[in-house]
Amino acid sequence: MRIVVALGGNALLQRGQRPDADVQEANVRRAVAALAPLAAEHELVVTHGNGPQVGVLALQSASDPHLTTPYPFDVLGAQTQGMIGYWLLQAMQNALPGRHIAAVINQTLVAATDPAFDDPTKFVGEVYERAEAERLAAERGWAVRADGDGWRRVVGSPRPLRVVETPLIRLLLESGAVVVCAGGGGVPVVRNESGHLDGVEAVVDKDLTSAALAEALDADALLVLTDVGAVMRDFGTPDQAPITRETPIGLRALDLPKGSMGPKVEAVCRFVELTGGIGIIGALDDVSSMIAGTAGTVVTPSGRYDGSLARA
Ligand SMILES: Nc1ncnc2c1ncn2[C@@H]1O[C@H](COP(=O)(O)OP(=O)(O)O)[C@@H](O)[C@H]1O
Ligand SMILES: NC(=O)OP(=O)(O)O
Repeated sequence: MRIVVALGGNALLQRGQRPDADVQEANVRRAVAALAPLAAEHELVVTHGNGPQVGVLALQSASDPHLTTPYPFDVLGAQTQGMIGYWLLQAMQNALPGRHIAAVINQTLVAATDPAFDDPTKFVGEVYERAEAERLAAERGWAVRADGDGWRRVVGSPRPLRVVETPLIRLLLESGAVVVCAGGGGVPVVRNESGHLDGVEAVVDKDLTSAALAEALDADALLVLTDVGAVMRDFGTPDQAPITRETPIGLRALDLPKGSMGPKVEAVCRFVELTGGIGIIGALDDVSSMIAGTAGTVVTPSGRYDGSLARA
């Protein structure tokens, strides 16, 4: 089977953890230990988030006295693909000796006219108290929004249309390699009037890019891994309960936050609707049980799943 796995930002850096390399490398090793059994059995594409990391690099760039202009977010996104891609590449090579692993720097085509450029929603960087976030916003020209209990910087997040390097990723997969790509949703690019690609200031949602990629690669399943065991009904209330099986229509009926569970559900529903494949949302440590159908929220066209990954 061909599986696309989207690793949540929480898998790389949990809230409150310092963003040092050693902390993230340890998290990556834990994530890879969970993914290695999948890679042994299936064709595997691993995508990953970059929200916390791209925010750290943006702060560094903004305070570098040698730069006339801080690096734009497309460049910073590519930097995070290199850094996180390197960590994943090395951890996978160590966990899967003899298997080819490729980490692809890649671009994601977006529309220059996407209204999301003017309505920033993608959280980047660390979490601040409200007053501190508002001070930074005034001082640095940031947009900031509430993210759970805290406040964070937000940047524009246009809808991913297509991963530019999809044919290369397909070739690598067909050659037997595990492919790490679409980091940070892919570096956002637009096609200019001459037909050339140009980077744009934005951070794409990696779950939505993962869905577009999974569809384009004819994947059988899209797994979205995060820090909760399932999508919950009545989340955050005493009545909260995990949803174990659902149809896209059923899941879309929930009212979910835009910056966290919303895009994951949208990504999985879209993949299932467009391909008839299987989408699962759950916790990193439950990967094998999610595929077996004993953990996570499994989304299929019929809302049924027998644990075989084969389409009904
Ligand atoms: N209905 C829901 N069910 C489960 N989790 C939810 C729900 N609504 C919001 N969440 C939040 O979504 C978070 C996962 O999204 P996010 O923090 O963006 O993950 P990641 O960084 O792993 O991509 C969970 O930790 C949880 O706090
Ligand atoms: N680019 C992106 O979606 O990153 P996170 O998953 O870290 O938010």
